[in-house]
Amino acid sequence: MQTLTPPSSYNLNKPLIRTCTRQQPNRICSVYRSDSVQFQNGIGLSRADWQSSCAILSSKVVSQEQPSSDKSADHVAAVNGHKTSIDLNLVPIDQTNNKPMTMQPQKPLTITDLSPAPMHGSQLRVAYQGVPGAYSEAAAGKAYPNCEAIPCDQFEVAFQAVELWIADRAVLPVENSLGGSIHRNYDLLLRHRLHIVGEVQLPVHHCLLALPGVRKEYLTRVISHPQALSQCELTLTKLGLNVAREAVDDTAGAAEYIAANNLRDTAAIASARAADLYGMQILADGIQDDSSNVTRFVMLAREPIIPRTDRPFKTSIVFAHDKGTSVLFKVLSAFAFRNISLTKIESRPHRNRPIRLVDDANVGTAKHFEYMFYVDFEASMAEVRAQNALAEVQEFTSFLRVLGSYPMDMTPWCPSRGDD
Ligand SMILES: O=C(O)C(=O)C[C@]1(C(=O)O)C=C[C@@H](O)C=C1
Repeated sequence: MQTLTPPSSYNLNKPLIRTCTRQQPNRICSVYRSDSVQFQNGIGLSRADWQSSCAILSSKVVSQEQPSSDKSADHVAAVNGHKTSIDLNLVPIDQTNNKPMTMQPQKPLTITDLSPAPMHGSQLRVAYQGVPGAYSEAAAGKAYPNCEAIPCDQFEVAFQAVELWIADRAVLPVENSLGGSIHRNYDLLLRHRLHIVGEVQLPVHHCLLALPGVRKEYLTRVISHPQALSQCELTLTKLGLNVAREAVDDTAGAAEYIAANNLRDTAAIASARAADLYGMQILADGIQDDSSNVTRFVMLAREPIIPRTDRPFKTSIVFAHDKGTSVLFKVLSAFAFRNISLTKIESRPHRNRPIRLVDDANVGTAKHFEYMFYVDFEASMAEVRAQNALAEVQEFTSFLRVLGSYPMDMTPWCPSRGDD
């Protein structure tokens, strides 16, 4: 089979073909470029070639996928998207030395599978949602210093960029200490087949930005990413800014939009770096409602990493059960009995079966909402206690998928000033 070598680099200053309506240069809106691209062997491809290559790759990705991970949630247990009736044995134990082998090998290992994950991120192409100056770009830099950060129009596009080999990793926000979970990304994690291979926690330091010369009194609206607006709500009110709030795709995009349209009545909530990049002045600095404002990002890759036990690891799973919340206590006790701490639990609507009806001839019909449960726990899938816990979880659930087992972000705590 002919292997398509992914493009070695992109010049992000060149406009990209876009399918979106808003004019936002320098980011991926679709999965192809307007100009010809250079592949590693130096052969230039026309736009049509590149589009058809992407289409071929795309159809392969789609055909390899199960119809939908949450579709398989009925009746048959599923692990990592594969329906199974056999016991969960995510990490086989080598009988000769009683040590865990690798996690769920689905194809023969090659030498590249065994090489350690790059530590410095150099030459890694990392997709993020937003434009330069967005916090997601800073998270990509923290996760993979010296990487090539690739701006994407939407979260969905960042997933596709990795699936189609345009990027090696995607970095996505999943939760913020003030604003809470970014639900869209939980849903996308389930819809796509990428693996969580790491996490970074980024202190987020927001500024109020306006065009040079603009004063607070001139403002009639503040625009930003909905998370940023919610993280600064109280402070905006304290600043006397009882003006309209408007949600846009990302913080830096808000600054770019104001600058591009010369809007003198509008301010953006964004990073100091966005102010530099788009020629804005900082009207107020550190406007998040709490100085310990941290966003947690996860890094996604096409392949999982091999879990280890020589440093703290976290594992993320998602599960569902035909009887919904009634089994939740039993599932969580599988972790409690093994002294495994949970760091996060999130529920999302079960898209394929949102309502469960329970009929009682005497009293009528109870309508229960159905959920997918996302749990992060502090253990590596290379640990026997984690494997046993998941084997037990599988007994109580009709659908179970391991989203990834990855090193925890253990960087020292410094909430006062963000990496922006
Ligand atoms: O808009 C950005 O700058 C982003 O990177 C997105 C995002 C988010 O989705 O939560 C990331 C970090 C901050 O919490 C605010 C916004």
